[in-house]
Amino acid sequence: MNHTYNPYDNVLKVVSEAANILGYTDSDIEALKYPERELKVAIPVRMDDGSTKVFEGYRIQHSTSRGPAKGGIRFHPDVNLDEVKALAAWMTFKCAVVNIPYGGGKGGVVCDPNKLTEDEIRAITRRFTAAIAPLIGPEQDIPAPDVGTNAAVMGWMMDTYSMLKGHCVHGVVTGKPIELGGALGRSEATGRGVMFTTKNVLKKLDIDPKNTTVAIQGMGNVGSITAKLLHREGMEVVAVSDVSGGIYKESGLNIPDILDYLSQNRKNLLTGYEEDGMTRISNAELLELDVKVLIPAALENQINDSNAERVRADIIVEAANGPIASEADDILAEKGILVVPDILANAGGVVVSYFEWVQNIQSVSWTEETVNEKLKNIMDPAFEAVWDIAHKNKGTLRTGAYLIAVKRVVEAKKARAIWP
Ligand SMILES: NC(=O)C1=CN([C@@H]2O[C@H](COP(=O)(O)OP(=O)(O)OC[C@H]3O[C@@H](n4cnc5c(N)ncnc54)[C@H](OP(=O)(O)O)[C@@H]3O)[C@@H](O)[C@H]2O)C=CC1
Ligand SMILES: O=C(O)CCC(=O)C(=O)O
Repeated sequence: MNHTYNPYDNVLKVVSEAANILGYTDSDIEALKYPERELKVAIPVRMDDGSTKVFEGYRIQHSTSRGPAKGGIRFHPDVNLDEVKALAAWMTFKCAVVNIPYGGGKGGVVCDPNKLTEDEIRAITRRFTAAIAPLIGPEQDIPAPDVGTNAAVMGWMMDTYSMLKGHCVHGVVTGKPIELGGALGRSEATGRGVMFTTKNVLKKLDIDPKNTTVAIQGMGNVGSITAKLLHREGMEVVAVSDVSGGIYKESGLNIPDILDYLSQNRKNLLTGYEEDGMTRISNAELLELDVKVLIPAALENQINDSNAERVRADIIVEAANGPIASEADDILAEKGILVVPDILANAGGVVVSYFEWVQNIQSVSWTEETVNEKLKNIMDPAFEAVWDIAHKNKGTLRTGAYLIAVKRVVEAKKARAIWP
């Protein structure tokens, strides 16, 4: 691992590069370097053993120029200020690249949900929601699930916020349980968007998806749905992993079996899974497998200057946020590896969150088919636009995505005359 990694610096670097190409001055993009609001909170919780623990939490709004801040809540031991700032900024550019009317925000609590009971997670969620309540709301900042959180956590957030307001506020969070106004299709949306994106890039390169080999790091919400849908499309998912390590089978893993196992053994992780012909590998080994498509779907900074030279995939689709550190981008480009950037590849989640919010505001509910079709109708043209601009500029797809996104954000700021 590179020890100087700062994800927020990574965001600023790519934004500056795009702004230069677009001909913006330093003044045009100065405001983008500073999150609009940063809130740090302390969350005291009575643990199941009777002791009191105080957890640290954050909610950061990077930008509200194009609409309310939007972005998930992460529960993970490594959550820190620079990470949440970066995740919030990535949301700003993600919402811009798919052109939905949001800015970017993100939140997190430093905790390890794998080591907490459900009661403890609920207590953290309620206290955290109360602490960030002054910032959030359907018109100003709308949280959603991210690493370590899920629909249940969103349900508790919605309930806590509604208690404070004295009435039911469905639109304060997205990714909720369906019974509370959650959108059909939201739980699968990020993985579905990754699937659309993977198919789009294979089509551009004239590669038949059938039997295309894929390795996926992370088997949480995003990784597991991606694995399910790519397997269904006929691709050969040869390796998957979670925090406990990975498994590999040259002829392709039995993905339905693995998903079935994980749904029943969440806490045992992949370490307990067995299949004929599979071998155990580390997360580091998974990233270096000789596959057509590599899909990091866990955390940031997985591919950096310490391992980029050894990556052998032809294509990397960034399902996670920030899995490739910026210094590795250049190494991968020199090796001819095509990278589909996070702000495009994993935008399916926030797009369907937007659909959920729209439905909540209008008190209507769309079918899952409608949601999936509308998602495709946003993801496919966004991919085309990024592909075209990247090729016109003879740059990477990441630069292409930021050319579109930075322009939309800066022009919104200019139109509002945000600079007095
Ligand atoms: N949820 C969403 O809608 C969206 C998520 N994303 C991004 O996708 C990524 C995954 O999020 P999501 O699937 O929601 O999160 P989950 O918490 O559901 O899953 C995370 C997965 O990563 C694994 N993991 C955690 N730490 C490591 C590690 N050090 N090495 C390898 N694997 C690890 C976890 O393992 P274990 O289960 O064993 O803990 C789990 O399988 C994140 O970058 C997130 O920001 C992006 C867009 C939307
Ligand atoms: O659904 C959302 O609002 C945001 C999901 C998210 O956190 C992300 O895209 O990284």
